[in-house]
Amino acid sequence: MIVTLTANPALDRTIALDSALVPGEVHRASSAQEDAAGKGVNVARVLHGSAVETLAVLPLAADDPFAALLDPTLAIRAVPTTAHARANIALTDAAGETTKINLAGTPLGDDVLRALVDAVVAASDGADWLALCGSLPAGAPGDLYATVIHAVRARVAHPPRIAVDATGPALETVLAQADEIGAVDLIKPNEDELVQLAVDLSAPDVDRPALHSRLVREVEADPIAATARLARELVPGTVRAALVTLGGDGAILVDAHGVWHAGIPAGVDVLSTVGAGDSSLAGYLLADRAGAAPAERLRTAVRYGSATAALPGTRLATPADLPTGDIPVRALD
Ligand SMILES: O=P(O)(O)OC[C@@]1(O)O[C@H](CO)[C@@H](O)[C@@H]1O
Repeated sequence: MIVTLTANPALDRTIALDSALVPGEVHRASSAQEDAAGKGVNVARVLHGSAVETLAVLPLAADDPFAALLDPTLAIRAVPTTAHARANIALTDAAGETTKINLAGTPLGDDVLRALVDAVVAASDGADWLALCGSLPAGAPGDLYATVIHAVRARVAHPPRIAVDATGPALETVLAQADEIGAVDLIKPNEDELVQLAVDLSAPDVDRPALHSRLVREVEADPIAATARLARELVPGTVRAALVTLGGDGAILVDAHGVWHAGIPAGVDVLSTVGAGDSSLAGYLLADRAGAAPAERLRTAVRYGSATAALPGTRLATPADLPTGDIPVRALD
């Protein structure tokens, strides 16, 4: 069983253009779609589509149109709230570019936040993994995920391994509090998020804008080596493993035993990158649950991420969508 938490779910509205997106111009949409989404919901949707037992925990109002868009066969634990999920916009153009506009989301009351933590604790006992995914709702304490991790590890008899896919304070506090709450088992940043994390965790006397510019230049020059270097600074002391997604450059996996890089399969036409990172995380988790070795976990992550990138809107990969082409994986020094 894999439990996911989506503290800030999103009704994803995707508008497909058959021309290039030009700021300031009028465009005609070639199609539009809506999906009940948000990072943890997406991870659960992919797992469910691959017949892996999963439970998605999220705040959900009874009258929210989001509910009607959810697959009724997806197991969810809905924490009652009056706040509707935000509507996030994605514009996808003919060149395969995705432009995303994410809203902050309606604030949740302290009672709802407490109920979310309790729901995750109740769902987690005996689970293989708990994945804490996405941004926090507006006004929520920045250390909400650290609070969840502490509660799960303190109150659950058989706590699951924990993956975090988040940015900013939600992620930084989890890592900064590793001494008190323990190291998390997996983080899944992309290259920009990993750079930002390195900056956020740097010593107070560091010139942060200068560090940020230098790291961005290093990642642009050699994404694989530079992100491997940054991830190695965190693994295995602060986090046990890092799956870093690199878009067209594939992904790397760093754990206590090594570093691996996977390229992307040939012949994938990118339609919408929305949900590709969530699908990579789901692929990694389902391969891990099946007992796969690190290289195969990484390969499965890239296979799921690439498959989702070839689908429109926030449609997510199922086994039938997976590319069959070779995904080369090599160990890095
Ligand atoms: O604002 P967040 O929570 O960071 O991201 C939300 C979001 O962009 O993540 C998913 C794709 O990963 C989408 O379904 C959703 O709109």
